[in-house]
Amino acid sequence: MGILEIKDITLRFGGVTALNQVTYEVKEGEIFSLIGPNGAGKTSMLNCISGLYRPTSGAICYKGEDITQLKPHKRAGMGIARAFQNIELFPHLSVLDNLMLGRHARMKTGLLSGGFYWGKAQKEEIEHREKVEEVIDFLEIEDIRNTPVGRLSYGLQKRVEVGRALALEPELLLLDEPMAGMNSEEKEDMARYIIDIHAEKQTTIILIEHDMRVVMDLSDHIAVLDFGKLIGYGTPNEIQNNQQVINAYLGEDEEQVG
Ligand SMILES: Nc1ncnc2c1ncn2[C@@H]1O[C@H](COP(=O)(O)OP(=O)(O)OP(=O)(O)O)[C@@H](O)[C@H]1O
Repeated sequence: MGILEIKDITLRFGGVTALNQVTYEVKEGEIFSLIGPNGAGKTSMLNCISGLYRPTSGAICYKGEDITQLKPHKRAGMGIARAFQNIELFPHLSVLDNLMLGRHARMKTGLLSGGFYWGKAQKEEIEHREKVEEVIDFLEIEDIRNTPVGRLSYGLQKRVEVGRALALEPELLLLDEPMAGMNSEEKEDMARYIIDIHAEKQTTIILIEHDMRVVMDLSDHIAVLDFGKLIGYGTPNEIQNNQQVINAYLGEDEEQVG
């Protein structure tokens, strides 16, 4: 049984079928990539997994539990964290504060109850800060910890966006095009962080990425979507030799694959 089971998911928006009877599973501890042409349904699939979208039909099971009807914050509390394609940080807040907010779903003492149970809240706050400091060390962003996020370069903002998701200590990390818009040096750094997150924390990772070199190097398994349908599933080697996938997607940027 996989850590995540996608069972016959269909998602419709009016006349548009964004996902059409998609079934696959993600194994615990693997790096799993979702690929496919623009508009194929990749982000919609992540939205269904994180709870932002409710599928029209089908079910999503996480660690054997049906989470299809659960709200996003419940799923976050269960260890599912998401880094967004379009950065979802608070630009006026510091890196540290953004990461603390990212940890919110793990916090037991709310802001209000904190006032009543000051001792407990303070202890919890210290623990959360320690976890966030670990993320800051891990992503090598110590020197910008107090900088408002809006003042950082795009590449650094993308790194902080991943940090915000990591602050949750996820068991399942959803990364939506974490390298989009980056220069080659920043991309290399991001690939290294993804490999390190996976190796050091055994985090299961679902990655959406258009750079096929990155996808083929990093992934244990790949699922290919086209017009909302799953047209391929397998190891990088199987996917590169899948004629339907080559016709629909890989053929168009073959030079990136080798
Ligand atoms: N909230 C929405 N309302 C209406 N249509 C939507 C919505 N979200 C996605 N869609 C449609 O669903 C289809 C799949 O879009 P989606 O963004 O999931 O594709 P994608 O594979 O992530 O594309 P890209 O690589 O360009 O990010 C598209 O036709 C899109 O217009």
